[in-house]
Amino acid sequence: MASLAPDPDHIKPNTCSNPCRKVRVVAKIRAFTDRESESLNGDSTPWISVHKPKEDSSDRVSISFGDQSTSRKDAYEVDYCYEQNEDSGLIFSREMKPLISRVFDGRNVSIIAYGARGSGKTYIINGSEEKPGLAELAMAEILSMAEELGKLVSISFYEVFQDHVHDLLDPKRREVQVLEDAQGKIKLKGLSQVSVKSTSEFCKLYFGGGSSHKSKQKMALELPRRSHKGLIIHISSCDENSNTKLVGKMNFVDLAGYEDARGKSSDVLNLVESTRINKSLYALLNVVYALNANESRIPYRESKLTRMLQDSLGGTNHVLMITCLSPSFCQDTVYTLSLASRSCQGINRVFRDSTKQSKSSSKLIMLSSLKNGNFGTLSATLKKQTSSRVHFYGKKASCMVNGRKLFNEGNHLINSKQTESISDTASAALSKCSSDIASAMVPSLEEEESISEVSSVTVFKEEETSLPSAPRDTEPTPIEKQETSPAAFNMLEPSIPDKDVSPHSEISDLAVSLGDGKENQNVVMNENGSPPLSARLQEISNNLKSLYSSTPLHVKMPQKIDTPPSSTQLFSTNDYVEPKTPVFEQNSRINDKWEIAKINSPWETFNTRSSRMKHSLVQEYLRFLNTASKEELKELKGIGEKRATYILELREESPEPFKNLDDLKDIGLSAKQVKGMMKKVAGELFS
Ligand SMILES: Nc1ncnc2c1ncn2[C@@H]1O[C@H](COP(=O)(O)OP(=O)(O)OP(=O)(O)O)[C@@H](O)[C@H]1O
Repeated sequence: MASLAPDPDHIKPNTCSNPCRKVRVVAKIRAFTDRESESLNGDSTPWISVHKPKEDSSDRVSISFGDQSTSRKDAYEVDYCYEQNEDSGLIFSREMKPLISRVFDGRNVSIIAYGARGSGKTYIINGSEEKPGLAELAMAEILSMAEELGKLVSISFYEVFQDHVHDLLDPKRREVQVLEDAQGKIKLKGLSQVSVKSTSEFCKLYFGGGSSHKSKQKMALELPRRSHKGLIIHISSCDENSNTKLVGKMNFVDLAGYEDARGKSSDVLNLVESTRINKSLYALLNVVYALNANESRIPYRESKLTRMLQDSLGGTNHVLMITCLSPSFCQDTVYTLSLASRSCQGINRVFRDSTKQSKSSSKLIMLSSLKNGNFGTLSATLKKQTSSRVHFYGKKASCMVNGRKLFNEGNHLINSKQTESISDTASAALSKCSSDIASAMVPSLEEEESISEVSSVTVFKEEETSLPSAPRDTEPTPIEKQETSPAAFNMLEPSIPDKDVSPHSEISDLAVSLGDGKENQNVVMNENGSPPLSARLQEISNNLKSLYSSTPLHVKMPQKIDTPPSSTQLFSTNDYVEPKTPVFEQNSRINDKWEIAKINSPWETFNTRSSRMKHSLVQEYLRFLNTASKEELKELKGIGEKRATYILELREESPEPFKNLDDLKDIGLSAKQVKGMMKKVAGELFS
């Protein structure tokens, strides 16, 4: 089969400037779109300057923004940079062709397109009608080699949307389960794998109906949502008995675009979506950083995507990260390049250079934006950027030196800042809900911020804390336990000692917290500034008391906000207590659930309320486990140091690990224990 790539005989393959590094990081400046070219009006002054070392030098390429005369020390370094006139064919020949033979040798190869929104990630992988993208070029080459070597080729295509994986080759887009077997091998349960024999067959499957550019657009239109998309090309061998065995695979990952949505959008959903996406991008960059720094622990468990790619990223596998850059002024492009550059540097170097870069990038952006007339938005951006960096280097220097979670702080900053904006919008929405209960239950901003701050610090300390029975990144762990068959996969059963978990001890502890509140007089705020647990519980207790004592018609129902759960938890339905309608009420013809209280007997009314209260308390308990800091968790009797550490680990995997009482099994607590405890707490309220 003929290769679609330009004749590469004269093209020298690029090699990594530092062979110890596992992930090669290159940049690609996108060509101008027709619209951009028109709006340039003949002004061809480039916004991005690329400083390439002399040929045959192992030096890296440096990229700067704004004024071309800017000195090289102000630039961001990457392994190489492909400029606007250098197309996918060249990138394929120089970067990917040498890697394809490795797949046939049993290695896994991953090509990851990363960058700001609209920076050309999809284009580089999918191409256009005139120019095939990297995926099509690679497929042609792989099919040709497979034919020669008698191997089989098949593909899978998936999407990671809000931490859920969906099979894009399945018309029903069924969800895929990410599992890990007892040997630590990742299994993508439910992901189709379709055999491919020609590039036209591939294009039909991948672009959904044909190989034309139109159909590529169509696929994009079908899935307008922002998500990570992954193509896997599997190469297998077949023995005499027709048993197939995987030889190697090539992953293409078209990441969702990075966007700092603060100030750009007041749409809460958009902010929440951006936060989620950025969080998963930081998770991936943390993995890239840890791989390049040769760290012993790679934080694969930070996101679903890194978990899925786990078996293709480390070891002797090859990873090429293409950082796509927008050719015209884009603050997000500067930021994504700065992260990419940092992810491929050594620990000490990151620390030193990044400090410089924080100043220089501000200077450069200033120059550039003056030139582009973007002065209005710039000062705010710069202020944010500068304060972020100051915060980062001031507070987290030790973490940087440890070389762990390079981008966690960025994540935290984005989260907390976004939380701020989300909270503003949310408070506007919530102001409509004048319910006493809602306002009592929505945590204050300071509290949310302090919680996120503490969690990030705790994460840094994770290595120091040991929980022998809890799973680590290097140990086999089931990822989605609900789908895990105990025979096939290890169930996660932490052997946490039960000595201090008796329901009685928990009851008494909570009862004290909810009791007369005397101990609160002696308790000052936690060091992170959040109110102590007992204060929080006391507040809940007071609100529940007032709920109980008020006549039903005095309590306004909180307006339900139809928002997906966010990583910030602000819009979790657990954030306010919505009294639930008991089953018998649902069958009733009376629509107003509060009316029921007026017509039932006092005993029925009492029963209805008490079940609501129990439910509210349970929900609050779960919310507490999902959001509290380690110190706060430890305050709950029955949790202790080990359980608190383990709960934080679970929260790293999923932002809200405790959705119902059954989830408490993961930490060795039974639903019965917690229900009993809450019943006792409710009893204490009226004793
Ligand atoms: N090399 C190129 N030549 C011409 N047009 C290009 C090129 N690269 C990208 N484009 C155009 O730029 C626009 C943005 O590109 P693309 O959709 O690939 O960005 P993206 O980074 O995938 O965006 P998102 O983050 O929203 O997914 C598209 O209209 C695309 O056709």
